[in-house]
Amino acid sequence: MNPAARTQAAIDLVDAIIDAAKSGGAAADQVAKRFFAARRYAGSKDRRAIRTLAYDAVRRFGPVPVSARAAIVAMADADAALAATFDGSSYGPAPIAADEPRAETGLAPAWLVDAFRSSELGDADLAALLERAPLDIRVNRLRTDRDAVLAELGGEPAADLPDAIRLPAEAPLDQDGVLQDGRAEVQDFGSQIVSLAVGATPDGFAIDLCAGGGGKTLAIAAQMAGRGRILATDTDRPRLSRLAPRAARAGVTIAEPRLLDPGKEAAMLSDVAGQADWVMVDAPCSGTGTWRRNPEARWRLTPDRLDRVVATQARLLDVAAGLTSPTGTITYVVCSLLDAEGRGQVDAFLSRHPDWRALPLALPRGRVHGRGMRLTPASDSTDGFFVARLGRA
Ligand SMILES: C[S@@+](CC[C@H](N)C(=O)[O-])C[C@H]1O[C@@H](n2cnc3c(N)ncnc32)[C@H](O)[C@@H]1O
Repeated sequence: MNPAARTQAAIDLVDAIIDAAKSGGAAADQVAKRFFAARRYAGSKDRRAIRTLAYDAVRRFGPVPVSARAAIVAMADADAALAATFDGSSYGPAPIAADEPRAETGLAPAWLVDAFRSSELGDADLAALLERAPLDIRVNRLRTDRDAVLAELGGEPAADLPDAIRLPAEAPLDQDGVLQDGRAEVQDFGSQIVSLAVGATPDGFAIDLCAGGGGKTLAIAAQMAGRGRILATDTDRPRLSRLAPRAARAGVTIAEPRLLDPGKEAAMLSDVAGQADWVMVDAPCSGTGTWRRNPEARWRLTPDRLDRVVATQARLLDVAAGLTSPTGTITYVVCSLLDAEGRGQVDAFLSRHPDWRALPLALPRGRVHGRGMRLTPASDSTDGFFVARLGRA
């Protein structure tokens, strides 16, 4: 493919990402996968160039661009080499007209930037939300130890996290390697830190209420040295179904998946009401803390979607309160930096439940924020998280 054809392909890919974001469709990575599967003629260098240009465009434009062409034309205004590819050749984009629309650059739609500012995020925090994310792994101590994995994969061990390694972004994820046989899991340092907040110990009973594919379930199982019981629940069947094979690979035998119907969580967990030592609520959220990985997620979020997710979080916290034993704790986590989902959510829970209080947290990274702690890409080199630990007063 010549440079002009690559530019047109990047425009087509960004259009597909915009369409998916607007219609609540697949994430950008999935869209890109399908896009290239349908274009086998694109070689690996073509794919890399197209992907880089498309993702640069997604990162650069906060408000949803009117079109991908408007986004890439705006980039071409400051990049002569890119502008030269708008040459009207058979597979290339049409020449740029002086008066054609340009997309608006920026971090995010204005309402979201306002919400970040009132959540006490400064310019450096905001800029770091869209940097490229590193590739982090958690070594599964049920299977191996960190030195053995370092010897095999290389990478930088985290000084403050016993099982964490940061790999070079371009690290080959070998099909037969430690990531495929359960000796390690891809997991951001932030996810590893918030899992530590649970403070689980062997032989107890944990409920991972929003377990998804089980990333944190497996981290909690390792804390429990593989002994005790973890009930891993979720309302999303495809996600939850990934847990069993992952647990088998990881040598985790104590995780028991249970699919829930939305709105009926408490009824479907009545057999374990009041019994859990630890309830993890890794709640569904806007995901503003993971934009480094899914920059197009900010095109999906609307005030309405945010309100809906905030209502679900509040409901799940109430469900969690009914599941804990009298001495049990709730660990509430969101991968978002908006106070409506973090600090505000915990304040609201504590006013609904005056018999509960926030417990102190001792985590290797993060700063106190309201009655919990916050981790940010800028300060902690992690995805963005809010975490709080709650117990009965
Ligand atoms: C942040 S993700 C969890 C990620 C997972 N804990 C991990 O570490 O990989 C939030 C999860 O909440 C689930 N969820 C949404 N509504 C729910 C509900 N009413 N009850 C339980 N889980 C729910 C979603 O399906 C999603 O898997």
